[in-house]
Amino acid sequence: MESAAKLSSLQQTYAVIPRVRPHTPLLDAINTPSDLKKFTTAQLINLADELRLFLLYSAGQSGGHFGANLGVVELTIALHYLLDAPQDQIVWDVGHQAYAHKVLTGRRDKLGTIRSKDGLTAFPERAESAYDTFGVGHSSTSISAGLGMSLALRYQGRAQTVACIIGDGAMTGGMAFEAMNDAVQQDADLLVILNDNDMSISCSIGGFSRHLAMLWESGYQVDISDAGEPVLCQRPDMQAFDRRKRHKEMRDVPQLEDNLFKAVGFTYFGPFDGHNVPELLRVLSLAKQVKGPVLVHIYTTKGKGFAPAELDPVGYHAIGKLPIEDDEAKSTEGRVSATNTPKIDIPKADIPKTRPALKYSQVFGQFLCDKAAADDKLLAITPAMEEGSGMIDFAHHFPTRFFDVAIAEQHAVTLAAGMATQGVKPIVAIYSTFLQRGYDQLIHDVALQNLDVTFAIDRAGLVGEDGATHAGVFDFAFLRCVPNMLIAAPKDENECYHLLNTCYEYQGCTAVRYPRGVGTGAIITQPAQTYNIGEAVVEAVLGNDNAPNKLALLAFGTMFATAQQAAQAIANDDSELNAEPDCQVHVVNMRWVKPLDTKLLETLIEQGITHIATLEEHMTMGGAGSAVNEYLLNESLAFKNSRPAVCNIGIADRFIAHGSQAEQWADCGLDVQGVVDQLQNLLS
Ligand SMILES: Cc1ncc(C[n+]2csc(CCOP(=O)(O)OP(=O)(O)O)c2C)c(N)n1
Ligand SMILES: CC(=O)[C@@H](O)[C@H](O)COP(=O)(O)O
Ligand SMILES: [Mg+2]
Repeated sequence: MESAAKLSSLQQTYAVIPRVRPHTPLLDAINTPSDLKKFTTAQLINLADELRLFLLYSAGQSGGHFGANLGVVELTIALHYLLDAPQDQIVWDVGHQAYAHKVLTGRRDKLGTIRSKDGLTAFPERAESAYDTFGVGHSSTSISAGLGMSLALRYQGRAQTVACIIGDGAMTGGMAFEAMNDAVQQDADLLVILNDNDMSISCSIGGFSRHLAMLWESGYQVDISDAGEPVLCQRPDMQAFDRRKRHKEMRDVPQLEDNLFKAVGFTYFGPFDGHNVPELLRVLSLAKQVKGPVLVHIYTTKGKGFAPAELDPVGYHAIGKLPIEDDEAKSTEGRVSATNTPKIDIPKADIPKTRPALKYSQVFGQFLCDKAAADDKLLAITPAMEEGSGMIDFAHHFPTRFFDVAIAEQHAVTLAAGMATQGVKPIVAIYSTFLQRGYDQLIHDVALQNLDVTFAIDRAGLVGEDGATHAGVFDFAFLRCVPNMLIAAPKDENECYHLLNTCYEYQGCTAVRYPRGVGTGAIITQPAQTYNIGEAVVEAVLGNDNAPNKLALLAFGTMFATAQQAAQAIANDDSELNAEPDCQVHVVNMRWVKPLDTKLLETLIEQGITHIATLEEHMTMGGAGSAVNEYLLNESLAFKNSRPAVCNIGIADRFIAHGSQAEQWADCGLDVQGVVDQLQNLLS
């Protein structure tokens, strides 16, 4: 079946994932990159097919980033054949495309563990391998890091090659241009390889993408002579890349001389076929000898070698474990489009309290569409995460009100600020971890001017397999110290919808933070009115009234569900979780981090609370618990004499390694047992 699945092409192209580990004799002979140097060019070409098939097989086992890795197989082989890693430094941008790099640098047999607990990390990580020269995960850092390495090597008189591999999407991140500017200023020896696959997750947009399209439309190529000199010539036939879209609004195509990289001072070569091993060897062996900042532009196909991914590079950016079946069907889990985004029915009246749990990004996408239909002031911005943020439907139905700014979080925030000065109500949809990129803009451009911007912060909390680089565990801390900011944290899908509505309607800067993954299955009801700002809710009082210990368990956000279960254990004497007997628990859904419901805190204390515990999926340091502590210590009037014992349950002062979200919660004591244990310590 597998042989029948092969489609004829220059390289082998497959339509299904191999069911069993493919036979890879050349790949199996590589334990370090130096083993590559024994290969002939023909062997390297065959190795590329073996490696690609191995990646297909492995991705079927582990899931993870997919299309990008298939696109850089030949490039990775060429780099490790020509360079002497780890002395020569190879820096991957984002690093989601570094699976082939990991395979060729001694981790072939561990690739199936990638993104699993105690397995390989999703991205290059210095602690994992000497060949991983720089930890990545956030986009657009490679040129800055590579430049730093180059300048430090020059300062020490060490002549090693530094090569940065950056994608066309990552190039839209402003810091890439900051770094290029400095590289020219320093006249640094730096080899930048632009991996242009023209189809990233919604990054093939904007003026930069148009410039790259121009380089294609010009029909020219800047070749490299044997002496390393640029030679402008007609581009050889590269049919495989004919799909490159011509920007319809392009006017007459300027000549290749109008080259952005050349204009800022880089020696530019390209574009070349990034799947042509002999060409890559020829070009890169010459380019790495050229002094000063050099950029080699290659064209590749995202998802190369797997027909469904070549046809849908955005949908196959990341995947779950693929069904390793012989049929051509593929699980559509995780891949949504405007046509198949399931619509959420939102009943007018109360109905049973639960349904299948919904992804929070889906709830956000539904809110966007519902609100936009009712309020024409709503505009929505994403920095290159349309799919992940659940905005496909909104973009489809409200195209003039949807703004994908590419990987440009700083710009996204200040763009919203600019919009807000003109009487519209922008929403910035942004992952918590990526909002860190736009922090100064949030303070300086939004909060300081008290502009009406709503931040829909997705992936807040631990995100699982992407690991520490993508954890959204700092936003309470970095947001609550900013004047004018309101911060809401919903406990489930219904509260998410209602808090988005409340914060959107509020005239000022607000943030609603919610996690990666699904909620509890709570039914979403139509908001008849907005929530009271800052109001918390005592959702349950468990245990008997005359218990000697009275605990207020203050849960923030989706940790409420864990709080409920832990409270049951604590208040219920015969719980199998070895609960603490004789304790009454007030389970509080705090709902807001700023402003805190201090009135409720005072009331609870006056009612005889003896212990207070806060619970949040966030660093304890500076988090919501800190906010409660600050209030109790500095402002509470009820604590003049008795001071209840307080504990803050959250993430201690360390980064949490990748694994499933459940494994991460257990790792840092945020699973039910962990919370019960910490509560028992507090009560003992
Ligand atoms: C600062 C930041 N914003 C957003 C992302 C999410 N992200 C990961 S890969 C990617 C697209 C990268 O496109 P490109 O550099 O062209 O790589 P390709 O996937 O095409 O190989 C994005 C937006 C990120 N990792 N870092
Ligand atoms: C590499 C990168 O930064 C993105 O692909 C990220 O992994 C997406 O995360 P989600 O899967 O949570 O959307
Ligand atoms: Mg790309």
